[in-house]
Amino acid sequence: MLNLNTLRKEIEDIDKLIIECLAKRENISTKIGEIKREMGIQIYDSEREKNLNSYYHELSLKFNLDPEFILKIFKLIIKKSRNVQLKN
Ligand SMILES: C=C(O[C@@H]1C=C(C(=O)O)C=C[C@H]1O)C(=O)O
Repeated sequence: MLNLNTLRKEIEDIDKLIIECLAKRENISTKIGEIKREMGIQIYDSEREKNLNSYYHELSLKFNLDPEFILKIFKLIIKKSRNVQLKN
């Protein structure tokens, strides 16, 4: 029981880190959106997203995770990131 609680606390700490990182990513994306507005370039960058997907694929394999699962998560994260840039 002690071990179960300890492990669950570890999961909560990890989830907090994930959420903190998502907040950091979103703030950076907002800044990128502002720069794009100043430069007059479009929010969506297909080339950048293609490169990121390869990067996620490589990292998934390196950490023994299912690339399909990781790509699904990042698809949601990046969709939200584009929307945040559009709304700021
Ligand atoms: C953040 C950017 O804008 C968009 C969002 C991306 C992201 O969240 O990683 C990547 C490419 C763009 O479609 C960017 O151009 O870097």
